[in-house]
Amino acid sequence: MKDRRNPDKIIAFVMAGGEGKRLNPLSADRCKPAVPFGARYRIVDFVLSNLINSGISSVYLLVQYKAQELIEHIRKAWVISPLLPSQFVTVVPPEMHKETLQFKGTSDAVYQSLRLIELHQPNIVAVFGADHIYRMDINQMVWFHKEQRADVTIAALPVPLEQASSFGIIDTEADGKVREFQEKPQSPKPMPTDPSRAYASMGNYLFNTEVLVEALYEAHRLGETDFGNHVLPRLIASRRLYAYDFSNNEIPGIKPYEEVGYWRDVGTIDAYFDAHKDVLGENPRFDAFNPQWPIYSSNYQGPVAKILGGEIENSLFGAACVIHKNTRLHNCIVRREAVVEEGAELEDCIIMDYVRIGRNARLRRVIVDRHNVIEANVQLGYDRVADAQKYIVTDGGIVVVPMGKINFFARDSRGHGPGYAE
Ligand SMILES: Nc1ncnc2c1ncn2[C@@H]1O[C@H](COP(=O)(O)OP(=O)(O)O[C@H]2O[C@H](CO)[C@@H](O)[C@H](O)[C@H]2O)[C@@H](O)[C@H]1O
Repeated sequence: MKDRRNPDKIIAFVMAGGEGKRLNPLSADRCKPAVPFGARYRIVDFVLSNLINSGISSVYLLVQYKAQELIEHIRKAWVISPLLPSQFVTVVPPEMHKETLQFKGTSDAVYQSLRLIELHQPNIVAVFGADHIYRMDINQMVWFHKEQRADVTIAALPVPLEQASSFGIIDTEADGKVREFQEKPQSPKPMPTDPSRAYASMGNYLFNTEVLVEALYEAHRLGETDFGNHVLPRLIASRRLYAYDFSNNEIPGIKPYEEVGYWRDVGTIDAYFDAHKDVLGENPRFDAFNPQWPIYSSNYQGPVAKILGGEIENSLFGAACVIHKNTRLHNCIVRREAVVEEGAELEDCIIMDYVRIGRNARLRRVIVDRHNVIEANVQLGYDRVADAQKYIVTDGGIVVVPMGKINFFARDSRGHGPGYAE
C-alpha cells in the first residue's frame, strides 16, 4: 500500500442535511445522519471516521433538517484538539449564509458555504454524503483523481440493477472517464461487463477547487441546486470527470471473512435493520473491531455493560446497559444504559439508549428507539395486526417504536434508568 500522507490541502463538506423520510419514524425527530447505528455509533460516524483516518481533518458538516441531535453528538464526540486549529469537525447551519435561510439542495448548500473555501484555500474539496455504513481510505481516491488528472472524481460501485434507479448511474470509458451521469434514471443502464448490475455513484465527490467554485456560480446563475441532478451532468461536457471504483479501495486490518467493499445505503427501515445483521455474528460482514481503521464515536464516560444472567447469544451491548437474570437475548443490539428486566425475551431486536424493557416482555424483530419504557408482559412482533395499530410495521415485518420522551425519573426498582444523558 502507498504512503498514506497527503501533500494536498483538502477540506471536506459532509452533506448532513438529509431528511431520510424513508427511515421514519427513526428520522422523525432527527436527521438521518444522527440516527443511531450498531451498539454505539450514529450513521454520521462512518464518513467522519473515514475522513479522519484518511488524514482529511478540516471537516464542515452542512446541516439543515432537524439538526439538534446531530449537533449535540458532534459537540460531544468529535472534538479533535484545541491545539490543532486546522483539524476540526464542525457544523455549519444554513442561517450563516447568503440569501436564504435554507439550503435548496446539495450544491446550493456548498454554494452558500463558498466563504469557507475562500478562507482555507484548499486545492481539493471533498463533498461527501453522511448516510452510509462503510470504510473507505479516501487517499486512494485522491491518488486516482490526481493520476487521471481529473477535475472531478465520483466514488462509484456496482449495485443490483433492480435498485439502481435510487442512485446516480454512471457510464464510463475503460479508464474510468465518465461518459454519462444520470441521476436516478427510471431505466438504469446496466454495466457493459455485468448486465445484472449498474455502476452507481456513492454520493462522494472530489473537486479541484477552481472547478467547483466556477460550477457553483454557474449553477446558482441557472437556478440549479443539486450535484446529482444538475452540476455533475452539466460538467461532463467541459471537464474531466472520473469515476473511482470503490471495489479497488484497500482498508488495512480487514479480516478475511468481511465483505470486501462493504457499503450500505441504510435508507429504509428494512435496509437499516438488515445492516445490523452484518455487524453481528462470529464472522461479521462488517466488523466494528479494526484498530487500523477505527470507527470513532462518543466519549461516553459511564461504566461498562453489566450482564447479571440470562441466556445470551450473538448480541452486542453498549456501555452501562444492564441485563437482568432469567432474560433471553438472541441476535440483539442493546445500546447504552438500556435495561432489560427479569424474564424478558428479545429476539432480533435493536434496543436503543435509555430504553427499559419490562419484566417478561417479549419482543421479536423490533426496533425500540431511545427513551422508551416497554411495560412488563408486553408482546411485540408476534401479532402484526395488533402491532400496526400502535406502531409502524414495515413490509419486512419490523416493528418500530418511535423515540420516547426523555424521562429522568423512569428508573427501575434498582435505580437504573436514563442517567449519564449524553
Ligand atoms: N439541503 C441539504 N443540505 C445539506 N445536506 C443535504 C441536503 N439535502 C440532502 N443532504 C445530504 O446530502 C446527501 C445526498 O442526499 P440527497 O437526498 O440529495 O441524494 P440521495 O442520497 O438521494 O442521492 C445521492 O446519493 C446517492 C448515493 O446514496 C447517489 O447515487 C446520488 O447520485 C446522489 O445524488 C445525504 O448525505 C443527505 O443527508
